[in-house]
Amino acid sequence: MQRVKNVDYDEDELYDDDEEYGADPEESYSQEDRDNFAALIPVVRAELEEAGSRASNKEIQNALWNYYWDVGKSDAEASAAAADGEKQEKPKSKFDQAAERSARDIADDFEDAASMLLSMAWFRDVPWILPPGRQDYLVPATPISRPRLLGGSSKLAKLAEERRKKAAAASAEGSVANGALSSLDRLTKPKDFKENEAPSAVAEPRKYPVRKKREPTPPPAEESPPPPPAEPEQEKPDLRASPTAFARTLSASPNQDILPAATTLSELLGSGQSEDPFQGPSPDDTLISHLYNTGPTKPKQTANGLTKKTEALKLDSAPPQPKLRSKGLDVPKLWAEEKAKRKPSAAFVVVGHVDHGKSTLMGRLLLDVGAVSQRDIDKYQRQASELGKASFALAWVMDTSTEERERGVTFDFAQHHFSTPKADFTILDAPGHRDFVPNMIGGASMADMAVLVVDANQLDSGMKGQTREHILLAKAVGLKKVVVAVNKLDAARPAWSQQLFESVQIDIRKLLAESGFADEDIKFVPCSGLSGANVVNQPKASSPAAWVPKAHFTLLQTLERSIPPTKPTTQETIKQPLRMQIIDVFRGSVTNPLSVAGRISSGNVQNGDVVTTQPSGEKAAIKGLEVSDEPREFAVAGQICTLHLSEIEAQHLRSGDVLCSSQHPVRVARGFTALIELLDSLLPQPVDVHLGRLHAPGTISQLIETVDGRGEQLKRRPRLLKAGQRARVRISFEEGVPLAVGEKIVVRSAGVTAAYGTVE
Ligand SMILES: Nc1nc2c(ncn2[C@@H]2O[C@H](COP(=O)(O)OP(=O)(O)OP(=O)(O)O)[C@@H](O)[C@H]2O)c(=O)[nH]1
Repeated sequence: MQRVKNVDYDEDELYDDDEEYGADPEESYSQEDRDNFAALIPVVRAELEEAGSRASNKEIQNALWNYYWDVGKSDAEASAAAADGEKQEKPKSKFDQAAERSARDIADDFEDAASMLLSMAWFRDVPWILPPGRQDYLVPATPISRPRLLGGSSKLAKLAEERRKKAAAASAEGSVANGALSSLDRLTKPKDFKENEAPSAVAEPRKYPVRKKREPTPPPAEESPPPPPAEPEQEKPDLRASPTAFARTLSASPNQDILPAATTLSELLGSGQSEDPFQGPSPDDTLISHLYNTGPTKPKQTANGLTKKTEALKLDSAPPQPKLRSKGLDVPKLWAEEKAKRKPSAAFVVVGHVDHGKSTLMGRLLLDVGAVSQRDIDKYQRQASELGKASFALAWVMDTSTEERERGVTFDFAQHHFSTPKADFTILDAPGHRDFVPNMIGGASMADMAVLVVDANQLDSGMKGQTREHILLAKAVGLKKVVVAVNKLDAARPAWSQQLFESVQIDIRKLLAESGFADEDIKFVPCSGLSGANVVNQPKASSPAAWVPKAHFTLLQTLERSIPPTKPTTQETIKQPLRMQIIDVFRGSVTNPLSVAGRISSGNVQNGDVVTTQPSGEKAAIKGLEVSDEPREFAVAGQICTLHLSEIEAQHLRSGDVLCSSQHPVRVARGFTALIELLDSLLPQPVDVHLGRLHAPGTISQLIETVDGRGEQLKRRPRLLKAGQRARVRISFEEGVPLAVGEKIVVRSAGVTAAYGTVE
């Protein structure tokens, strides 16, 4: 509408030939005109017939009239009119032209809106809130600009283009080659694509967000047990989490059902478009208020304390009776006794800019230590080649979801365990793309140390992008040790340039020092994930990398030497009340229908225990537990484990919630004071607060003071906090959040990390 109004025209130009509009032209011809028609129509007809064209008298008459008796032009005009078989249209007024333009614009807008909704659908799996500043990346202006969906990655642009070509080729053959119902497909699918079409073997439609599912190597066909009888399809409860590696270990089938996200962008924003897009709350507001309002049932606070008493009664009410009774093991004692048998262990998060080779390097590490078979890699190689992504075969060990594989981009962190004769490791492979930073924070918060992967040939892109941000976030979540894998040296010019390695080392060391990492905690490893040189095996003496073994350990040796020493407090921590943030909630198997995964931060847990989840306050029984994919009797602080639960409904559990001791439940707070380090300016303003996997919208409600390095006050009640300052602030939430003193937090605003600090 607006565009029609803005068209500039004069009133008297609305109709060019207004006075003639609707009049019968026959009546307005003079005798002279009629004589001219009588003389010239036969001439034009003869010329037309000579040229093999036919036209009616009326068409010839109109042409002669329009061209002022010019026989040549009239020939062409009448011939064209005859060929079209259409009546000559009256010239359009500017009003009509404007209306047509407007109709076209509206159609375009409609197409844009449809494209926007499709793009929302594409990201419906994303389990965290999309920061307002990033949402424009999710809303392509036209379908052609879809590669912007992931922040303008050229890789995605290329993929989308290839995908379009592939879809067109497939449709020409009368079938859709790739039946995946991924959102990208939905955006690019040919018109005749059928939503319910059976999927191909390579890419399967996904009903629910798939986080990380390891695909167990299928046994040979003849040995396959008969498939279990199909369970009746049930409505899946809404949850924001989906499985990681833990889920895979519990599932009999790699295609297990996974609980859907409770909050999807498209659900929140709705499928309809309001007539006035500015009427009512903005999509961001809707999203945030939904997150506030649809969480699990939380104890309501009332002034008279009635609810508190009710809650107290509830806590005292009879706990669920686990089918499996606790053996009452003295876990701290058993743990201390097993000490001599245990190898050193560590979980490391793999961070770095997108495409710098994190997943490939981890795939190579797992292959060369024997945690993944060559047969699996060969299978991935074949499948990846079919998708035109052969170079990603090793990355597929970590990137297990269909969409990650199709796009060649990691979305969420993946876990994998492996052991060497010297140590046990858990890999937490984080996504490098900036849109998935919240998932990177979730992974990093479970780690003991970081492996920073840097593409030696693309240092600048990383310095401007997530290399820098991931270093800061690793520091923010409290990691001290960093192994820097200077990767892709095989692709350097010249290959394995020692000079290039050293210049990268200088720049990264400087960046790490600026971020507060001590020099003795930083180790550099020159390597190539793709070729495998210096990952587990040293490069050959005859290769251009022959200089490497003389001065550097392999990546594996460096990891083994970097395991942080066990803290002397660990034994004490094990005796404290249980606390474990839930990283994932998932449907395990028929025997374990509801499981959660996470890292125990304090205390211990054993089979048969009854625990409380916060903020729901619901109780659950532990019917089984696993550590490093192995069933165990108990798990202790520091271990990443899977707990199989009973006596609780799935809707009371979300990733980011806390599982804790029923006697000493974790406090649920609606506000807290934090000591923060500023990376960007902050005012009292709305922010996103990250506590490990938990991501809650909050508000900086008060700037209490700025402090110096020793924590002493510099200025009371500042109006603004600037980058580089240290400050004490009050942060509030509209709903209660499970919190503990000393927890690390990351504060982000508009998709940018603005501060990090500690809960006081
Ligand atoms: N030449 C060369 N290419 C590599 C190497 N490592 C990875 N690549 C290629 O780099 C591309 C990206 O690799 P990924 O492992 O997916 O990168 P990533 O850092 O995990 O990417 P995200 O997880 O999406 O952030 C793939 O095409 C790999 O084949 C290497 O050592 N040498």
